[in-house]
Amino acid sequence: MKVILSGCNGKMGRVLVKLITQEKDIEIIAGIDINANKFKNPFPVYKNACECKEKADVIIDFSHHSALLEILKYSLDTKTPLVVATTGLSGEDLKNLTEASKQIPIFQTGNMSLGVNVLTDLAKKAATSLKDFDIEIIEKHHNEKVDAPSGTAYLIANSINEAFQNEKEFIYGRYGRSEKRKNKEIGIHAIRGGSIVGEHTVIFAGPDEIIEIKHTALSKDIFALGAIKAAKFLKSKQNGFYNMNDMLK
Ligand SMILES: NC(=O)C1=CN([C@@H]2O[C@H](COP(=O)(O)OP(=O)(O)OC[C@H]3O[C@@H](n4cnc5c(N)ncnc54)[C@H](OP(=O)(O)O)[C@@H]3O)[C@@H](O)[C@H]2O)C=CC1
Ligand SMILES: O=C(O)C1=N[C@H](C(=O)O)C[C@H](O)C1
Repeated sequence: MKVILSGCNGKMGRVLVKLITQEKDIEIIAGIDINANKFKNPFPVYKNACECKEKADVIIDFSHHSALLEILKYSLDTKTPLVVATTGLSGEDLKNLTEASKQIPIFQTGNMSLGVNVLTDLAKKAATSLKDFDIEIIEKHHNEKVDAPSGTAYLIANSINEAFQNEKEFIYGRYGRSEKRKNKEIGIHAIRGGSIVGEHTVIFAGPDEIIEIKHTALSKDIFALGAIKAAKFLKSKQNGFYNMNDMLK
């Protein structure tokens, strides 16, 4: 399987280059990165998707949300399936991806790990039984992460909100002196520091009892391996918008 890797010179990009080199049935034929010359790669690297001359079976994107439209245009023009792992996507970005998925297969998730997707299911299940509990999500990441809250925090919050017919309101951080917490809120809090790979905790706080569900990523390899699996899954799929639930079914 031939892959174009967008964000190939970033932190996740380097992990993917390392892991794909160890696999037999997959190769990177081109990269896209605004920092095209940062590393010596055994494949050509372009600054923009529009400069890319190669044609691959799948594109994997771990770059920056501002690069999405160009990558999507390249995918549509060349009819190449697209795996989007980049976070910080806007509502408009997600609309564009959904629309484009009528013409090409698209896979998008804020977290490529198995564990977080199990946590997301558990949290939704817990929410259906703990309707009156207060729900807060805390996410922790390294100090180089540009978007907050994390894509995973949104993934978890949206999944919990489905259990409430999307009636919950997301509150980001808390500050002030005169407002009590309302039950219709889901609090989302971002911590940034050091080299934390990724930690997500969902707290269900009720009268006199608390449940916490937590996932800790110990290495970026879990995200890269998930993305490779998603690329293999997507290669032979019909047009459509896929996520981890489709792959893990
Ligand atoms: N879904 C998942 O499971 C996971 C998702 N992620 C997400 O993947 C993305 C990348 O993460 P990470 O590797 O840590 O970030 P990095 O910043 O280390 O890497 C991103 C790379 O893309 C480059 N880049 C920035 N803007 C553009 C652009 N417009 N066009 C092309 N390349 C660009 C960056 O260059 P420069 O350094 O100059 O900005 C950098 O080389 C983030 O959105 C992150 O949240 C990360 C881990 C798991
Ligand atoms: O930027 C990261 O590092 C990560 N980003 C993803 C997110 O925003 O949730 C996934 C993972 O937690 C690592």
